[in-house]
Amino acid sequence: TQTTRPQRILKAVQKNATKGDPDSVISAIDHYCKHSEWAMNVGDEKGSILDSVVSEVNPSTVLELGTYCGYSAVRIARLLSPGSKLITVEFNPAIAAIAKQIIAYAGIQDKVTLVEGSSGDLIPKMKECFGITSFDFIFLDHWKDRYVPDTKLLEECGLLRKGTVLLADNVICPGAPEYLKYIRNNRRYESRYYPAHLEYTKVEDGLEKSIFLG
Ligand SMILES: C[C@H](C[C@H]1O[C@@H](n2cnc3c(N)ncnc32)[C@H](O)[C@@H]1O)NC(=O)c1cc(-c2ccc(F)cc2)cc(O)c1O
Ligand SMILES: [Mg+2]
Repeated sequence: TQTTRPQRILKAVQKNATKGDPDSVISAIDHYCKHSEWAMNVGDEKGSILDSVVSEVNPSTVLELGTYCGYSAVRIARLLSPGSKLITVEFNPAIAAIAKQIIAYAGIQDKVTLVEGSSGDLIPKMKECFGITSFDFIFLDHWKDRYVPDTKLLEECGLLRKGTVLLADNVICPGAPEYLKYIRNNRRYESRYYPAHLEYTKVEDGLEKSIFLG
């Protein structure tokens, strides 16, 4: 019977990566997606930009929207200081089940809480369920038309603080034009665009980094 793409990515990790070694998990996924089949991980080029922003912020509390197979969750969590936490939200249960296994294989499961459900339902529950007062860093990588409503929801739920950094994937491809319009014309945010390419391709894409000014 036919396997799914996330299942094939997990198999590639189990075959080619070293258990407990996050960098080998990242390399195994990138190699598979470059040479076997494309998949919508943030990838190595944008992933290096993600790494540099995470290292600069050194966040204690991180929210990721749109886990997919856990590639960016592994990238982020491997850079977090002891005691820091990443909460990652994935809507699709079958995909979440794969992501859980990839995160565990990388050995960084103690830093990551994977929550199944939709961002719109879960963001209002972050304070009560996870004891979060505010997030230091947020990675937006879910449905591109949810970037604006979920950013507004994060504001309304008091989950942003002066200096919170938002980093949005795919602002060019598939594109998040409403998000760029919202965040770049909003005096409560200071934004900067990092040009790159769609993962594993030569197609233009990039990341938008925005600092909440309070
Ligand atoms: C949206 C997906 C990523 C995951 O997000 C979960 N999700 C959704 N909405 C919610 C929610 N509201 N709450 C929680 N999770 C949620 C979902 O189930 C996917 O697993 N990402 C993409 O679609 C994506 C697509 C492309 C892409 C680019 C060029 C092409 F020709 C084709 C595809 C590139 C990328 O880099 C992406 O990131
Ligand atoms: Mg993406």
